[in-house]
Amino acid sequence: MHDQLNGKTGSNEPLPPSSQPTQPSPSMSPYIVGICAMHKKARSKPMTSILSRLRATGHFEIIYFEENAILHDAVETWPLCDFLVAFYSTGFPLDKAIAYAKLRRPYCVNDLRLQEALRDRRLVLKILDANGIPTAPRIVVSRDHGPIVSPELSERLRRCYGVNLNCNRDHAEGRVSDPDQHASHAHAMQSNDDDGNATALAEEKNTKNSVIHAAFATVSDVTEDFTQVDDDTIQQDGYALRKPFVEKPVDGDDHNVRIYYASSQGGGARCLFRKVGNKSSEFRSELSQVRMEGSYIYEQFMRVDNAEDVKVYTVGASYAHAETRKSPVVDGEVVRDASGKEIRRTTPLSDTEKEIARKVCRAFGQTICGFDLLRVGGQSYVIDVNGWSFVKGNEAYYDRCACILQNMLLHTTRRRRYSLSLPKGTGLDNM
Ligand SMILES: O=P(O)(O)O[C@H]1[C@@H](OP(=O)(O)O)[C@H](OP(=O)(O)O)[C@@H](OP(=O)(O)OP(=O)(O)O)[C@H](OP(=O)(O)O)[C@H]1OP(=O)(O)O
Ligand SMILES: Nc1ncnc2c1ncn2[C@@H]1O[C@H](COP(=O)(O)OP(=O)(O)OP(=O)(O)O)[C@@H](O)[C@H]1O
Repeated sequence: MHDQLNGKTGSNEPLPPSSQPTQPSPSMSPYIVGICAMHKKARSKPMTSILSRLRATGHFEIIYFEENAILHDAVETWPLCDFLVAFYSTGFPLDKAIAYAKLRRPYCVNDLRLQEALRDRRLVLKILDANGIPTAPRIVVSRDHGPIVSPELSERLRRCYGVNLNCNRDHAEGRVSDPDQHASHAHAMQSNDDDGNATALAEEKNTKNSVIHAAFATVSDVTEDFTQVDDDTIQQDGYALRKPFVEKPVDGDDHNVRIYYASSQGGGARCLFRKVGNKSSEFRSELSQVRMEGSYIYEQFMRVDNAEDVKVYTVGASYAHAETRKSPVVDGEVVRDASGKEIRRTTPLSDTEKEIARKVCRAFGQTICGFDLLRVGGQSYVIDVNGWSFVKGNEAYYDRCACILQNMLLHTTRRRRYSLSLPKGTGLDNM
């Protein structure tokens, strides 16, 4: 293990100019890359494919944190590493991973604290807004007093993005709920956060309301007067949204999304869910009333080009692979190839979309980051940010991803050594 490398995250590190792999130096002992994720993700085919390429460079040794230890053992007993690949998926104890990173200060490939934000679609949308990333017009209906976040994340969102979550403190839980009615605009810059990470921070511009993308869009987190006015219209705080619209649970882990159709379209709703075999949604003609329990985001239904989603996968801020797939809204039939893989086609990103990918990667501090775009008549909108996710079944992507990661990590070690030798107060020692 290399003791000069710690306490950093890869999210803001620019890639070195060359995308060619750095040549191994036989004299160096390998850096230890710790994989701290649920077994299913840590041992997935894409992860295994990419890590075996990293290992083959001779620069890195890979160690897996066993799921049992992740779930049940104290973080003090977890293995040591130079670089930490840690990310939330269902059942993963994110708080423990954050505590481990604070204790051992490895270089975090994906920012851990901001992964808290990924779990609530309201926070995701606020961060997108704060970074000027286009989203669908929406109404937010909160019946839970807003997102629950740690004080550290709350402070970071305030400092980075001007998102104020500080008012309604829930003392019983020691957590913070969000009464903020508006998003602010911000520009990314770099600094250190309370968890000791260098990450995407923001320069608050104090431009309240400046990034609401439609006249009726609002980000209200304490819902007072939400009503379904008639079969086709919902309303809140004087803003109305007409069907077709999309109803999404605020919980990012809840994939029970509904699309409600207007009476003029025949009404009813299409219910989406995590794929079950070859099914991703089903139409229910009897649904016209929106759900009145729980908290939801209502988005304008976008009529997307070719009825396709665009799935984007970043590897650092300078590279993203994108694929189109049939939207689950079309008919809910998953189209698969002979090997059972959902059929997708690689699609080039426009310059604007590349800029969106760069901003998403940086804003959420997630080097490896999957997110979804909708293309509508020449405009692209981000509808979902998933965090750690790899392209599946694409050897060329695995090569590229491993190559970029290798260069990024090695580059980081060089920068870190250099910055450690700088006198304090130059400003560069915080990078
Ligand atoms: O991002 P990831 O790689 O962690 O995977 C996500 C999701 O990717 P997304 O978020 O980009 O949509 C996958 O959908 P796809 O990208 O393959 O279409 C989905 O696979 P799936 O439904 O089984 O799909 P099929 O393999 O049947 O085609 C997978 O479900 P699990 O199989 O239960 O792991 C999800 O994991 P989680 O969020 O932990 O439930
Ligand atoms: N505003 C919108 N307009 C049109 N279609 C939408 C909109 N928002 C979402 N969809 C459709 O609904 C699907 C599910 O939405 P979303 O990605 O937000 O949910 P999710 O459950 O988080 O999905 P994922 O499986 O990517 O995690 C999208 O893939 C897209 O086809």
